[in-house]
This record gives sequence, structure tokens and C-alpha cells, in this order.
Amino acid sequence: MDFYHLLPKIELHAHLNGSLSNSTLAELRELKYGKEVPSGTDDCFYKILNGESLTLEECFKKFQYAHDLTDRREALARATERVIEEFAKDSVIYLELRTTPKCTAQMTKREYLTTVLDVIRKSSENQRGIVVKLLPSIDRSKGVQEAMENVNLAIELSSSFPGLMVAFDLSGNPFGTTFSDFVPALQRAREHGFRLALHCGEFEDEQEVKEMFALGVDRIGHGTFIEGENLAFAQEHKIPFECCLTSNVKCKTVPSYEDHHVAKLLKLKHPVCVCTDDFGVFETSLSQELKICASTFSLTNTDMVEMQRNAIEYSFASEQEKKELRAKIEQFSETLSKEL
Ligand SMILES: CNc1ncnc2c1ncn2[C@@H]1O[C@H](COP(=O)(O)O)[C@@H](O)[C@H]1O
Ligand SMILES: [Zn+2]
Repeated sequence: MDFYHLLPKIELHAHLNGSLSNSTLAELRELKYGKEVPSGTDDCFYKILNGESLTLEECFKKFQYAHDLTDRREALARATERVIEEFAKDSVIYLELRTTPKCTAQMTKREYLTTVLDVIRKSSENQRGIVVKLLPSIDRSKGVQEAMENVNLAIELSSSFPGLMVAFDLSGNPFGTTFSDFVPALQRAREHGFRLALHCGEFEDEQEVKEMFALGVDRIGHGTFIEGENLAFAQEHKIPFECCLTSNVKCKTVPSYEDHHVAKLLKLKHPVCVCTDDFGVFETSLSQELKICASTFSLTNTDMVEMQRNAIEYSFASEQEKKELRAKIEQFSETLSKEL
């Protein structure tokens, strides 16, 4: 089996509903609508079911499908299980999964969040060799009131799920929203012990990045357009970047793998971790992302092991968990050096 698959990996930036593979979508579709693919099913889902290649626009439709198919507890639980299983199958040993709690016709936001948390708790009880944490997300497009609702809900539930919700994410379509409006909610999360892993500098807005830094960001999601003074600040404070290569190339926020900003960060020896973002939507895996990173920037296997070792330090795992994760990487590294 190949090195990237076997390498014990750390995933720090993955959205639950973007991480549903084609087979998971097919399974959830059957759960909701039955075996028959009804006539009139749009071509795109038909392509997904048949594993045909998709255009970018069709890839983005997967978010809509995913949201439709995870609108009730059983389906959401199944989706969460599948995502954890597929990361574990890819030798991911630590996963920080993020999701926006949603209120649907069939469930409340509280039910949404407890469903996901219950599955995560069970997955660690089953000892699948993967540690999973949850980062509740704030979807910017849903507005400030929902943001505060999410924070209050997470605060309320955190004592029932100790150690599982470690940080808050801010994501979603940023256009037409103002970051400062979300500061009170994020500040409240912070005061209650949540770290902040925000989508930051995903588009060009120097001022917004400054405001995020002023609030305090523990990790930067993407950071595509962080340059100049802001980059200097990130360097001074050693704020890690979560770099999602295929996501950025497919969304065209970077022109190519070669031109991805991770190149600049690697050169600066700035803390970075390579992540998938939405492996279902962008049809990738963490192994594949690491392989692309290594081959594009001529990194060795030793460099890639080191990248995973470093990612442990950027994670929001507890000290005990970090110790156990480090041991797994060391064990792999020793086996590797014996084979050489
Ligand atoms: C491509 N780059 C991105 N930039 C910003 N937000 C993104 C994103 N990819 C995903 N999301 C956010 O995650 C949601 C899906 O997962 P959940 O329903 O929360 O589990 C999307 O609806 C969007 O809000
Ligand atoms: Zn993201």
C-alpha cells in the first residue's frame, strides 16, 4: 500500500456535509427516497450515483444534496458515522470535524448538534483508532442571531459532552456580511473556553483579517489572501494555516497547485497543515492532498511525517491525546526508517 495511505494523518479542517462521499450520498438518498431513482431525478445526482465525473458546478450541488439528505436525525447520524469511517479508513488518527447546527422540519438545532456529538462519542468508545472532535460552525450567510444561538447552544451542551467541542469555526459565504457583526458571538465562545479556527483571508479583505487577528485567531482557515503586515503578524504569533489545496484550486481562489500559497508558507517555515475542506465535494482524500503537496513542492516522505507531527501541536487535542498521537507517528516513523 502506498506511503500516503499508511501515514497516520491529522485532519484539522473538514466540513461534515462537504465530506459525504458519493457512496454515502447514494446511501442517504436511498434512506430518504427509497431504492428507485425516481424519473425526473436530475442528471447531476444520476452522475453521482454512477460515479461519473462532475463539473465544478455539479460538485457544489453536492452541498445542497447533502443538506437535503441529512435533514433528520437518523440520516445525520449515518452521515457522521460514514465520514468518520472514511477518514479512519484513510489512516486519519485525529479528526476535527466542523458543522453548522441546523434547524429543519424534522429536527431542532439542539437535536442536530446532539446527534452529531452522540456519534462522535460512540466512535471514540468503539476505539476505531481515530480521535474525533467537533467544531461547531457559524455560517456567515445565516446572520448574527443564528451565530449567537449556535454559541449559546454549544456552551449549554459542552458539559454533557466534555472534551468533544473544542473550538468554533466561522465559514459559509462571506459576501454581503460584515465580520465585526459576528465578534460578540465569537467573543462569547472564546470566554467559554472555545478556541477559534476561522475561515480567514479566504478572499481579499485586509481589514477583515486585521479584525480577526485583533479578536484572536488560533488557526487560520485557508488564509489565501494574507500578505504584508497581516502575514508578518501571523508569523510573529506563529498562527498555523490550514491549507486545502484541491478545494482552493477547484474553487479557483488559487490559479494552480504550483501557485498555491502553501508554497510561500513552506518556504517561510511557517506552521501549516494540509487539510481536505470538503473531500466529498472536491473528490479527494487527505492522503491525496498530502501526495499532491509533496509532489508539487518536492517534499520527502520524512518531510510529510514531520508535517503530521507538527499538525498534532496545532490541534486542539488534550495533552494526553497529543502524547498518544505523537507515539503513533513515532512508531510509524521508526518502521519507516527500518525499511529504508
Ligand atoms: C470551499 N470553501 C469553503 N468556504 C467557506 N465555507 C465553506 C467552504 N466549504 C464548506 N463550507 C461551509 O460548510 C458547509 C457544509 O458543511 P456543514 O453543513 O456545516 O456540515 C457549507 O454549507 C459552508 O457553510
Ligand atoms: Zn472550509
